[in-house]
Amino acid sequence: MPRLALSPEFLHGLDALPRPVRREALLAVRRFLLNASTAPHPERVRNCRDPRVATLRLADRHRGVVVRQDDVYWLLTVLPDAEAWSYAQRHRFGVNTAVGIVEVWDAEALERIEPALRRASRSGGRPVFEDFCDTDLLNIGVDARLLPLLRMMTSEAHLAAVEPLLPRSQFAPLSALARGGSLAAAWRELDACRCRAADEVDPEDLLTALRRSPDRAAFAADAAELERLVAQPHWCTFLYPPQHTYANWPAYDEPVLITGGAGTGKTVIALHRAALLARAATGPVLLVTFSQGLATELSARLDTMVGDELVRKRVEVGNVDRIAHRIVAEAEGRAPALVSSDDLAGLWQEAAAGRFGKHSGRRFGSAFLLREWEQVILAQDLRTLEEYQAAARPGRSVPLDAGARTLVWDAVQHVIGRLRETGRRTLLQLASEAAGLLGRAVGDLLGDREPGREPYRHIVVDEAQDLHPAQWRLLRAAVPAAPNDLFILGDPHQRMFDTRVALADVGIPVRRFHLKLSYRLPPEILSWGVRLRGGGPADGLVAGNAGLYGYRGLGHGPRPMVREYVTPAAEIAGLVSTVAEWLREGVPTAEIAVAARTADLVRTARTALREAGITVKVALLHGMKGLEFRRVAVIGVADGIVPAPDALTPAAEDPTARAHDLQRERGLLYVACTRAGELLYVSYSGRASPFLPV
Ligand SMILES: Nc1ncnc2c1ncn2[C@@H]1O[C@H](COP(=O)(O)OP(=O)(O)OP(=O)(O)O)[C@@H](O)[C@H]1O
Repeated sequence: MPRLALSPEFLHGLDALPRPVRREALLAVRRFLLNASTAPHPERVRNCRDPRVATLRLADRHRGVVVRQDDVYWLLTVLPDAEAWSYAQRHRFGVNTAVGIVEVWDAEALERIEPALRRASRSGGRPVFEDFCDTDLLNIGVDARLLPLLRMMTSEAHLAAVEPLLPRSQFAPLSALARGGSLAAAWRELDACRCRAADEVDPEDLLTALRRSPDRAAFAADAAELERLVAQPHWCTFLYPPQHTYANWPAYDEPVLITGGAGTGKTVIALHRAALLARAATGPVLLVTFSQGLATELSARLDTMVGDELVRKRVEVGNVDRIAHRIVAEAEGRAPALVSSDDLAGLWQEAAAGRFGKHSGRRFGSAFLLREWEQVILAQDLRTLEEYQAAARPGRSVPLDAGARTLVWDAVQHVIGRLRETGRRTLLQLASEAAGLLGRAVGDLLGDREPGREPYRHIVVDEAQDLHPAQWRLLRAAVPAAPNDLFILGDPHQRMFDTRVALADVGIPVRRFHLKLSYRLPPEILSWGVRLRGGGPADGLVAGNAGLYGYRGLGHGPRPMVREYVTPAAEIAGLVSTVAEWLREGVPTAEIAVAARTADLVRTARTALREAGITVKVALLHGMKGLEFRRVAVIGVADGIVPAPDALTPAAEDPTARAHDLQRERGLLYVACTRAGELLYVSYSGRASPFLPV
């Protein structure tokens, strides 16, 4: 049985130590793990609230705090001597009686606020938990010692005041009740705090509770495991309960879709699921996302997480375009040539200007024709005019009669023909062809029932909201329909492209789960972002997507700084002095990013920062997707820049398309703003963008 379990706080504490102290502490932990003769001894602490607590002298004037049961030690933190003793005395360590997970709480701080609460309760008001008897509260795992304090509370604010002092498994169900929720709602909150169900809970059995709490304790069986735990980023080891549940579920009988707002840990789940499937060695795994930049990032993170080379090799990480390209190249024996976006735009203009773009004296613009091709014809894989005539056109508000459809069809055929003449294709055409190639297995022709050419056994998709139906069809064709085939993560509110798709329509009926807690965003940035995005439902992926209701952040931070400047030059000067100040405050360069809607603004900001000797990341709003930084400055959030006028379809041409364009522009700004885990700065000169919350 492993002798030592580490808590994430211990690893945080270790990282915060000066290097020589850290090294010494780590060696001491190693000696303790190996039970070496020179290992530190557990020393009792006087006046502790829990007799199982002890300290280990880990380095000069630094101690670890451990809770012990039999021969197993849970290492909770490492601190300077006096702070370690105080920590050991102040805290209480227990097991939640309802769900059997470990809990740590600052009992002394709770005792200190008791007199103030008592005074507040004397001034009247309806007790918050009046409708619930003690047994009700105990049944949802509330610690009996908390009851007197809870009975004094007469407003939700009283409970909010003790949030930082309570374990989440105590606070979350109580908070549901305080908001007027039922006991069932409180149970749901509690359920979300555990990684796995407990059969029977023994509150004295700390070891079993530790095993049930993989987000709170990681066991190190030997020195190599200890090294790995210490070296890896914490998301590699400690998964929050919903992450743990979804990533480690043994088998999903049908495709799974997990949605969740910015920072709810979707990418971390994707990485863990891919690693789990690879360890199971049931067949090749594809971890796929929509851009090459994000794929490279995912690949690097998987390298960090999976030490075993054999396991790592079972996961291919890529983006859908590249995979489509490769499949077509393999089938045709050479790399397909792609048309540039400028050349493609020229072809659509040609079509719009010619007879094809005209109907009853009305002209269809090139943008209209392109959208019709991508969002109706390619999206539904329509192969003939008859199919197109009969097709629904969801999301397209300009009605087309049969004559108009014939003209649009001719225009599309004209462009396809011109592309064919020059041997070029678009990426979406490649996706469509690749899906066809995979589906057209040799076996099918022979009436063979065996799957034909699916190259993967499992596919994990991150940032799913931006994939086009043709890309989904490719992914569907690339994996046989079987348990654990498709595991999909996305956030329709972060969509950056106009690719509305109902997964069921592309042969992927899904079982859906939803994440609500953001581990990146403090509530101040999150609630501002939600107002910016508009909290309503976002369509895409599945019907009836929830709005952002219930989406919450952890901890607290400063409110976003919104700065108005008189001129663009003053705005850039303001940016430079803000970023310089962040650097002076000690924020590392790599933890700062600047984003803007236009390439011009990006260039101007980059040059001004460089002239001030500052080299932080400066990117377009599009380029911020999937990334995160401690501090983010989004500049040029002015009327006339955001939304970008060129990116909006004129309302007279297609009002629905315009509404979609506006949503997409909003989404872009929302994505950039939600990359900031600590501080968000937003600036504009002139009039503010209409998207900015007032
Ligand atoms: N188990 C974990 N332990 C530590 N940190 C975590 C864990 N899970 C997520 N995080 C952190 O929370 C943040 C958000 O995680 P992640 O990038 O997976 O979220 P996301 O839902 O994919 O975000 P987005 O949709 O905004 O790209 C990151 O800083 C990540 O490191």
